[in-house]
Amino acid sequence: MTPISQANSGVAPLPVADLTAKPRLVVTLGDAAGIGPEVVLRAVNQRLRQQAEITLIGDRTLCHQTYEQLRTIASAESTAELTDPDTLPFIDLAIGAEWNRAIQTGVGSAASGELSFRTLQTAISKTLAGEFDGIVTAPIAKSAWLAAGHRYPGQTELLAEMAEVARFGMLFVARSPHNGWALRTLLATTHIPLRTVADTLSSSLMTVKLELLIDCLKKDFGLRQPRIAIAGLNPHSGEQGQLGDEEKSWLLPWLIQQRQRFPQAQLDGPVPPDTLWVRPGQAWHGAHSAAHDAYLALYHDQGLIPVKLLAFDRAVNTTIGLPFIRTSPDHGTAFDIAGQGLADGTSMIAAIELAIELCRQRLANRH
Ligand SMILES: NC(=O)C1=CN([C@@H]2O[C@H](COP(=O)(O)OP(=O)(O)OC[C@H]3O[C@@H](n4cnc5c(N)ncnc54)[C@H](O)[C@@H]3O)[C@@H](O)[C@H]2O)C=CC1
Ligand SMILES: NCC(=O)COP(=O)(O)O
Repeated sequence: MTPISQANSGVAPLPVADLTAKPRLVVTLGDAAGIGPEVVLRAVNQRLRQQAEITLIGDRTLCHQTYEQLRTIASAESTAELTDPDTLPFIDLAIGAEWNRAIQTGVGSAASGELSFRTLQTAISKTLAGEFDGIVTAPIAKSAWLAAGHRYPGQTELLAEMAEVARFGMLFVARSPHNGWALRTLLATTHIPLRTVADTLSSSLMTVKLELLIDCLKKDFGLRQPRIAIAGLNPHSGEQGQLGDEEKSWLLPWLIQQRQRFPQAQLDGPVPPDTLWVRPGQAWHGAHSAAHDAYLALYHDQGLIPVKLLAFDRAVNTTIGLPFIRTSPDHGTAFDIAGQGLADGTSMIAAIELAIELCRQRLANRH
């Protein structure tokens, strides 16, 4: 139907977006030697396929082998969860019998790294070309990528590089099964050695991360007046310089400046890093009015230990700042349990659910 404002204007009508259209998601199988294929086959159930057009990408032969193997060993209840990959659209990146023979369940290798690298590369290219609205990635092993000659700290950096984005962030989102409260944790620094953290952190890096976070909370989660808690670096946030001076010398002055730049946001901190997680811990199980909308952690384990303690089975890693949606479960390749039918697909289900929610939100924002 022609929109009223354009009726008889003589101008070709703009296409009217179908806000009920299903998001088009491409789901990578990750490292074929790990639990990626298993959690994907557990996650892509009928319920999610009713909400999104889901396409798998990876080596089809290996995926089939995993499916058949799991059917023979898993319990009847666990087998019922598995989706036959033949029932889904599949982009087959067959890398050949020789490579496939080199991929051993439970062992990351150059061959498994090359396959998972090519898988993500192709998923990104196709998404940038407009074939998909978002990518959900199963876990890869960074060491397997390196063994295959691909030097990246993780999938995030390949996504950012191919999307030609310099400002991006690693945000973890976990919804409490008890009350629906969302724990959102952005990491200021990610995959770097602990000893380099203090020198890598700077007010300009923090400004980039805070801007990304505030923008994402508004656009993706509809939070226009977000309450954000920012972690300190040192024990007791430095105890006024006695236990480390980063808070006193630049973090607190930076925060005061940011409060002026973002008067609509409540920016608390630098919160002593141990007590920062008390309120989210309480909010996860009970009342959450005192908790913040998001937490800005300064380094990987400062943010991810609490996330994984509370929500290892359901937290989702999402890359913010990209021109498309990318989500991933919070767990890794779990080589120790690969091929045994023991992998829990809940975090992968949460990753697909969040991708659907974020795609819908982006579509709604555009119109
Ligand atoms: N998004 C990604 O691509 C991620 C990749 N990794 C990579 O994964 C590799 C292994 O990392 P780890 O630190 O060992 O962490 P991990 O998450 O793979 O495993 C930690 C422990 O949790 C268990 N576990 C993990 N996922 C599970 C699931 N879905 N169901 C049941 N048990 C599960 C494992 O058996 C293991 O005991 C590394 O190379 C790491 O870099 C780690 C996290 C995320
Ligand atoms: N600890 C998070 C993680 O390893 C995920 O990294 P990425 O592969 O999503 O960059």
